This record gives sequence, structure tokens and C-alpha cells, in this order.
Amino acid sequence: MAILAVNAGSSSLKFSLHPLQDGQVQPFVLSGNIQGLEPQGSPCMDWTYRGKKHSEPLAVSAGSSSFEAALHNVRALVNRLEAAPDIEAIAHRVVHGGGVFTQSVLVTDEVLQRLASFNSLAPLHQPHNLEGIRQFRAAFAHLPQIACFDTAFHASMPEVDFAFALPQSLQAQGVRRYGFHGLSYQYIMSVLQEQTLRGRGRVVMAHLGNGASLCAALAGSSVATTMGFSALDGLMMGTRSGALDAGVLLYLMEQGWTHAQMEKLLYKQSGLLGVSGISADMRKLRADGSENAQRAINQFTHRVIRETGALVACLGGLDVLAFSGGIGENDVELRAHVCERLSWLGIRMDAQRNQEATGKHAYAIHAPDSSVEVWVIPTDEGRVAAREAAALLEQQRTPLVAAGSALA
Ligand SMILES: Nc1ncnc2c1ncn2[C@@H]1O[C@H](COP(=O)(O)OP(=O)(O)O)[C@@H](O)[C@H]1O
Ligand SMILES: CC(=O)OP(=O)(O)O
Ligand SMILES: [Mg+2]
Repeated sequence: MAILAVNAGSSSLKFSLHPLQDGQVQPFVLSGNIQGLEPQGSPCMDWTYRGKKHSEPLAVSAGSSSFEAALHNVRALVNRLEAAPDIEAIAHRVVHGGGVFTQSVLVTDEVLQRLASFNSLAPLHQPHNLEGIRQFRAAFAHLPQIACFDTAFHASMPEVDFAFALPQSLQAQGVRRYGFHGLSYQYIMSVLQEQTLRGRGRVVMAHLGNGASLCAALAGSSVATTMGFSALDGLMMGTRSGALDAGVLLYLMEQGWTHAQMEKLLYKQSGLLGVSGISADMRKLRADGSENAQRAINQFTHRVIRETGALVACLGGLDVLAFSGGIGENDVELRAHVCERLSWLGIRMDAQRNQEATGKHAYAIHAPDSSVEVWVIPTDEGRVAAREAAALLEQQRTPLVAAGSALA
């Protein structure tokens, strides 16, 4: 038996198949990524099955979106694999669980309806996530679909951090900070705690991908994060602005901008793309080398440094800094720059180890005399979603056994 994990990001659709042994999630046998799903992107599907790599461009038929084509291709691939373990459940990453879903949940029509009410809070993600669930539900009607939430990891945040300085009545309506990338943080934290005792201390995790955020954790639990009510807050991102003075929005409204125009600006035309005017893709900006590309990279890096400082203040110091996400895992220069600028915290990076880190499971890149440990940890949101689904399936089986034994 196995769990299929599906992760619909803002520019990619990642999927992985995790065999189950005695209820425990094993490393994946199939792992794939369809990239280039952003507007004007060139979608391409890469996957590895039992160690063998494959790659093919994605055909997008007229009248369907590249996202629909991606879902269709994953479904077709899973159906044609040879000797694949039977799928027992499908675990979906869903970015917004609101205040209601603080744990993974079996998807029902009611759950889907409730989740759809959060669409406007994460317009780049939630509709994709839910479309994924609907399509997989239709294609695999006999299988349980389990929703695993990006927001859940942050349910431990104290009110002083999740509350905005707005009237209480708005907070009662759910206007508060939720935080995202929680499956990623749960994974990074689990690896850190395996690798180092300091993982139980004061940790800042940097998930720097197309979407980007930081999370401050104490004793393994989230206490503060840069993303907020929506996935717009905090760091500068691929196409999102990150934190912005609310006065800018008031000004734009006064200038007659519509809601749709502002949404497009903040989610799709800002960040690395907006500042550079070139691309949302860090690799392209690095390769470009122009002044505009460099300006965007500098601004991105500066925001990571600045927000890390704020989170370190919340934690009262720092034991571990962990880099993850497409940029955090691969961009040697960014890590070097961030660590250099944070050297006042006692961070000393080992330049050689920083160069070697890419592609490793978990790699320490600090020098022996560093007072902060610095790790590069490739994230695996799929693994966490699969674990969550396995635990939920197990829970569903257990009460029956317990009830049976109590009656005996
Ligand atoms: N070698 C690399 N150097 C710098 N950036 C990279 C590298 N590889 C990937 N990236 C960047 O990672 C980002 C995508 O991150 P990822 O976590 O895969 O995205 P998503 O949020 O869609 O899951 C892109 O900006 C991409 O340019
Ligand atoms: C919440 C979020 O920004 O997700 P992603 O990094 O997949 O865009
Ligand atoms: Mg991501």
C-alpha cells in the first residue's frame, strides 16, 4: 500500500508516492514535479520512478489551463506505472485551513465547501489545491482524500504574534495572522531534531521558494512567522510583494484601482518579477546580471536579513538557522550573503560546505567557531502530507480496535 501526496504550489505541481510499511511512511518510490505553471511559463514534467529519471514537456490542449493539463498528466502517469504499490489514500497540501482546520482532515463535500470559502485569502493556491482534490476525487472515487494544511503548524503561535492591531471584532471574524508553509516547516523541524540537539532550541527556518516565508520556532513549535492572514505578507517573493504599508492600498483605491487590479498587482506582478521587470525566477535573474536583476536580488536578500533579525528578537537569540525551498536549497550566493550580514549574531559560514550543500539530504554549512548552526535542508512537503494521511488512517482504524477491546 502507498500514499500519493499532491502539492499544488503557485508555479508547480509536485507529487510523490510513499509506500507504507506497518503503517509507517517510507521514502518515495515516485517523485515528480511539473514546473512552469505560472502565467507564460513553459510547463514540463520531470519524474523519477524507482531511481530512473524521466522528463517530458507538457502538452496543453486548447481550452484547458496548464494546471488542468498538469493534473491530467499526473493522473495518467500514476495509472500507467508498472509494479507500483496500490494507493491507499491521497494526501493533498492545502494552504489555508483558516481557524477551523488546525489538523489534517478527511475531505468531504462539506469540508471542500468550507475550504473554498478561503479561496480569496490565498487566490494563487487555494483554488488550485481544491481543484486538485476535486479532480483526484473524481478519478479515484474509492480512495480517501486527505487535506493537510500549511496553516496547521502555526496553530501554536501566541496571540501576541497572531493578532493584528485592529479592533477585536475583526479578530473575532478571523482577521488574524495564520502563517503558511507549515508542512515544509514541520518537515524541516523533524529533520533538524534528528540532526542536532539545537533543533529543540531557538530556530529560524527560511522557506525561500516561489512563495517565501520565515518561521521562528521554540522547542519545535511555531511562535512567529512572516506570512499572515494571506500568503502575501512578509518577505518579497517571486511575484508577490510581501509586507506592504496598508497606506499604499488606500492610495491605490483612491486612484480608482479595482480589487481585481490590486490583487493582480500584489500576487502576480510584484516581487522579483515586478522589481526586476525581467523574471520571477531567481535562476534567470542570477544569469541575467543586469542592474535591474541585481536590484531585485538585493531587495529579496535584504528582506530575508531584516525579517530574520525581527524573528531572532522574538526568540531572544538564535541557535539554528535553516535554509530551504528552491532558492534556500540551491542559491549558494544568497546563503553566503545572508550569513555574512548576520555575522553579528555569531554566525560563521564554511564557504566550502556552503558550495557543497546543494542536493544533500541535510547539510550543516557553519564553521566550527560559529555560535549558530546553519543548515540546508531540502524540504519535503509531500512526505509530511503522507505521514499526516497515514496517521489519520491509523486513527480511524484504532478507535474500532479500542472499542472492541473495551467491550471484550
Ligand atoms: N539553482 C538555483 N539557484 C537559484 N534559485 C533557484 C535554483 N533552483 C531553483 N531556484 C529557484 O527556486 C524558486 C522556486 O522554488 P520552489 O520551492 O520550487 O517553488 P514553489 O513555491 O513553486 O514550490 C524559483 O525562484 C527558482 O528560480
Ligand atoms: C503559501 C505559499 O506561498 O506557497 P508556495 O511557496 O507553494 O507558493
Ligand atoms: Mg513551495
